[in-house]
Amino acid sequence: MIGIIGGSGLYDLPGLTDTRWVDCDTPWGPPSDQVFLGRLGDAELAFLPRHGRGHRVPPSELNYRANIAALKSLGVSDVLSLSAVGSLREDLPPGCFVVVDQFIDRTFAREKSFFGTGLVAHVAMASPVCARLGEHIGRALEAQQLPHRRGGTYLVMEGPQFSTLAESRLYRAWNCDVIGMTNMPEAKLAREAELCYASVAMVTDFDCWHPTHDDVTVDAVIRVLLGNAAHAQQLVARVSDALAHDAHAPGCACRRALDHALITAPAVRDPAMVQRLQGIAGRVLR
Ligand SMILES: CSC[C@H]1O[C@H](OP(=O)(O)O)[C@H](O)[C@@H]1O
Ligand SMILES: Nc1ncnc2[nH]cnc12
Repeated sequence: MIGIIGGSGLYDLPGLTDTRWVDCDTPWGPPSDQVFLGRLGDAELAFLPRHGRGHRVPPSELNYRANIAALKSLGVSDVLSLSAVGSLREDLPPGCFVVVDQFIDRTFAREKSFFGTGLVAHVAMASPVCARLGEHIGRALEAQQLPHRRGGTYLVMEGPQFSTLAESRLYRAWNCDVIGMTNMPEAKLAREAELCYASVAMVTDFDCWHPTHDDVTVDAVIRVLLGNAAHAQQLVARVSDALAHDAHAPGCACRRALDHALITAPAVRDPAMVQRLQGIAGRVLR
C-alpha cells in the first residue's frame, strides 16, 4: 500500500474508488485525522492530511510518530510526502516542484524517535530519502512537463512563525534550496519504521529574502497551492501507478533500515518498550 501525506492545502484526494475514512490508533496516540483509503488504478492508497482536515494542527504539535505508525499499521510500505515550501533560490520560483533529497533539521520541540530508554536505536540518515521513490517522482514530473528540479536541500524550521530576514539569509548562505516546517522528524521516523519515504516540495513563495517579492503570507501560500492542486493529484496518480508495478521495491534498503540499528543488549531491553515497538520494529525484535 502507498501512503500519501498531504500538506497545507491538500486535505483530500479526489479520483479514488472504493473509498472510506478509517480511524487509527497507535501506541503513540491518534494521528492528525482519520486515514482515507481507496484505489487508484492498480494502486492501494492511504491518504493522511498532515494537519488534519481543515488544517487544525500546527507543525510543532503534529504527532509525527502517530502519523507514521498509523500508515505502517495499515500496511503502507512507501510514503509520498507533499509539502508547501518557501524558496531560498532565485531559480526556484513559486509553482516549481523540488524532489527533495537532503534535509537540515533545525527543529527542537518535537519527539523525533520511536525508540528511547529501554530500547535504543540509531538508524542511518546520510541519505534521508528513498532514491527509488525519488526517481519515480522525477520521472512523473518530467512526464507531466511541470517545472521541477531533482534534488534539493529542505531546511526544516520549528515555526510556526515564518523566518526572520537574518535567518532566511543564513539558510541561503548554507546553500539550502527550500524551507518548510514539517518534513522532520517525519523523514527520520519513516526511516525508523523501515518505510520508503520521499518528499515533493511545492514552492509557494520566496520566503522573505527576495528584494523584489513580497514576504511570505499564508494567503499567498494557499493561492499558489490551490493553483497547483490538480498537478499534485496527477503526480500522485502517476507515482502510485509506477510504484504498483515496481519489481525493485521489495529489495529497497529503506526496508531493512533496522538491520544494524539496535544497540541495547537483548537482556536489558525494557519488555514494555519492546511490546510497544512491535508494529514498527517487529521484524528485528522477534
Ligand atoms: C501554510 S504555510 C506554512 C505551513 O505550510 C507547510 O506545511 P506542509 O509541509 O504540511 O505543506 C509548512 O511546513 C508549514 O507547516
Ligand atoms: N516561507 C516558508 N517558510 C516556512 N514554511 C513555509 N511553507 C510555505 N512557505 C514557507
